[in-house]
Amino acid sequence: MTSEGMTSYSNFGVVGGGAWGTALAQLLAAEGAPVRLWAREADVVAAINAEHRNPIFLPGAALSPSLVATGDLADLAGLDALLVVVPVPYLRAVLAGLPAGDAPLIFCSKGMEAESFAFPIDIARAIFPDRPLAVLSGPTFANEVAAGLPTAITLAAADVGLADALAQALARPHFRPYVSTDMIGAEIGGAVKNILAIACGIVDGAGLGLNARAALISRGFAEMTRFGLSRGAEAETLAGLAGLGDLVLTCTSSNSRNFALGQGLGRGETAAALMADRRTVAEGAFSAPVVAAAARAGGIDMPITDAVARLVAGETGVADAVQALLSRPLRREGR
Ligand SMILES: NC(=O)c1ccc[n+]([C@@H]2O[C@H](COP(=O)([O-])OP(=O)(O)OC[C@H]3O[C@@H](n4cnc5c(N)ncnc54)[C@H](O)[C@@H]3O)[C@@H](O)[C@H]2O)c1
Ligand SMILES: O=P(O)(O)OC[C@H](O)CO
Repeated sequence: MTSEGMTSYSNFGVVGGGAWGTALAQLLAAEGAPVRLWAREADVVAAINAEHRNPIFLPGAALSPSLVATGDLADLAGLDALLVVVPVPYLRAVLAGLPAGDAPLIFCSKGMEAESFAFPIDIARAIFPDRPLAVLSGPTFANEVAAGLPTAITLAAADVGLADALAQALARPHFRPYVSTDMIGAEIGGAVKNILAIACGIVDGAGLGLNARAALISRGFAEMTRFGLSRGAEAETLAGLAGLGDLVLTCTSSNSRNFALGQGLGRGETAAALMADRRTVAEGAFSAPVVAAAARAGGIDMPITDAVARLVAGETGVADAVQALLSRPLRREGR
């Protein structure tokens, strides 16, 4: 406890050694604090411990020697809090292997699980009904956070005291969490922006121009808002860092894997070819069919998301998808 009575968290673990898990671990370990990171790949564990680098997922970043990697989830027992940074399709299996405990779990992945239509928090609640949960999401390219560039992010937990304490523990001079109690809003913002980043990449790759991209960002945000509000998200969260902020970041930069995947699709390459043999994720490709199906089931109109899902599945081509979007009946802007 701090002098103000707030619980303090100092010993962090990170579940997942991809780009974002490694960057968050480095953020926390930069000043020499001990951080333990679980990575699935033996070559990632070996490189972090021997060379203080993660050449597979975060090349170029020098890591602190106080960041120690392990391939055994049991080594995360007894820590104060765990940041969970596993792509959503693999999340349930990894969570099932976590050691028991009551340390808060902070979810940093951006997606929705196939078939269950579950977000990370829903998956976690089913496995750990009594564990404190939080969501960390926003416009955050991993390489920039690892390099210490200024970044702001949403930290949401149902218990505002927990959110405040975690924000305090994670904040650094260049890393600024904004507190919220709207976990579902933060999760929906991150999951839907990945899909819209693919759409904007497609527009870029197909040479459809900047007007079209601005239209997609704006109408995509309307889709995110409709879907979010239908699931209990707050409009303020969707208009904040985890929603609009991240949408703007990833819809305007080929540093985004989702945008880059879209660029390839826009140039006429297939999703299968673009995703073959890659070790990194473009989560929007996983989530697009899931969010599209969830929206259909809930009667929510998400034509851009639906088009991305069909393009990724190879069910339509870029020209036909654009034509279908442009030929929709005219409507009032607020709908
Ligand atoms: N990279 C970023 O800048 C960034 C920023 C914010 C959020 N995110 C989100 O963080 C999550 C992780 O992305 P990333 O960029 O760290 O990953 P990454 O693309 O760098 O690496 C892929 C990750 O997937 C894991 N993986 C692959 N197959 C797996 C399996 N069968 N079981 C378990 N894990 C498996 C790998 O171990 C690796 O950690 C995603 O939801 C992403 O949207 C990423
Ligand atoms: O590279 P992307 O498209 O997965 O985006 C990374 C982060 O989500 C940006 O906030």
